[in-house]
Amino acid sequence: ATEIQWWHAMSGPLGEKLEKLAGDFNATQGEYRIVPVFKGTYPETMTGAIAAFRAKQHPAIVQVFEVGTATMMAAKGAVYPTYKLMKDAGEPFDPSAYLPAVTGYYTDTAGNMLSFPFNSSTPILYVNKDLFRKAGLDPDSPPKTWPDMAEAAKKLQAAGVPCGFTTQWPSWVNLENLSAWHNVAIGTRENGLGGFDAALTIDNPLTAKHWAALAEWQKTKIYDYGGRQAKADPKFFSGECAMSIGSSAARAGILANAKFDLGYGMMPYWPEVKGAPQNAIIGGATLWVLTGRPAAEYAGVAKFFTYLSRPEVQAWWHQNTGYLPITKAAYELSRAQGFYEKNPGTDVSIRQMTLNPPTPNSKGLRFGNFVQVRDVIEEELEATLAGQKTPEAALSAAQTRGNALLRAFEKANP
Ligand SMILES: O=P(O)(O)OC[C@H](O)CO
Repeated sequence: ATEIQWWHAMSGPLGEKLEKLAGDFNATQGEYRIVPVFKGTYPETMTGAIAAFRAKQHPAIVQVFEVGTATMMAAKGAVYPTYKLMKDAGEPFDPSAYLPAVTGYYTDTAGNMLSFPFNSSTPILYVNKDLFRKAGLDPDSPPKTWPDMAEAAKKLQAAGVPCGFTTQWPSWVNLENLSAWHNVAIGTRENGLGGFDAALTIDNPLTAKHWAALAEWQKTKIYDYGGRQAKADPKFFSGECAMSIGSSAARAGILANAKFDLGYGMMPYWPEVKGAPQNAIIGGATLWVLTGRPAAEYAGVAKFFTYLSRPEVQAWWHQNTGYLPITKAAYELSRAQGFYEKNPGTDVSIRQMTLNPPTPNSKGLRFGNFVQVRDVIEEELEATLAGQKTPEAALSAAQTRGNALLRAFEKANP
């Protein structure tokens, strides 16, 4: 069989589920064999694939997180666009089968889908219901607003819980989704979706207010910072923090690692902001096909993508990971199967995405060099939480440093 390498960044239970998808596809036919290769974190997988491409040692398929989208789109000669791959291979592919919130992210200005939607997520609130009961809080009504979060945290702490809440993916949760959720722009040109000449507008009162609250709460561990990416997970798994805001796909890891009754809620919002909550934006990753592999591999990749598009495969992946059902058919199937009734709260991610029709501020984002921009934002947030900078100074610095990265990208990709 023709072997096709699939580089990915899924570890733990998510990695096991991904391997099952590959194995199941391989079992359906004998011509192609998908070989998943774990390459580390999202940034590591992406930089690894770029370096491998230069050395002509790259795989046919690489999983790239949403912040790498602009970089991949700009790498024109290196990418075999998904819409073209499917057409060349004569495989059926209907972009309108996918949720608009997903396709919008990965479609070029001509309306062509450049990568294959695979694992889209959105941040949600997780609560440890056992600790809520212990603190005399209603485990079935998670906090709705940020002031509610602080109140609940204080009650939890009075009952002996060390920390109220933590967050995964600090910039994604506390800046990118925060802004969409409150219908506030983080950049010009519709958050960069309109062109690489966009500028960041993250130095704004909403984010300053939110970061100031986090810094204040950090002092007493109402909020406790747990690091970048998913590094905060152990604080929630162990019961040190009673709540966490993280990817909807954190569910797989929580269910596998934590021994408590798990509840779900929407992301909190600031009640004084009119129109909030608006709608959430996606994260997670898509599959990019790289050029320069033997032709036979691409025929196999197209067949694999067709397999991954099947409603039952999509529904299985969604139900077992917490990633969004990215096709309408997968959502309908999950509903018909009674999945949401049997697992109350697992539809929070979908409800957040569809809460209101997206505005130019809440469709998503696409900025050049955003992997590096996110590092800058998180560095500045960390300085705020450590009390070294005011939120205003940190956001102003993040905006200036971030815009320099955006301009460098624009110059390199005219
Ligand atoms: O943990 P994931 O896969 O849902 O991804 C979260 C963030 O969007 C990564 O940028």
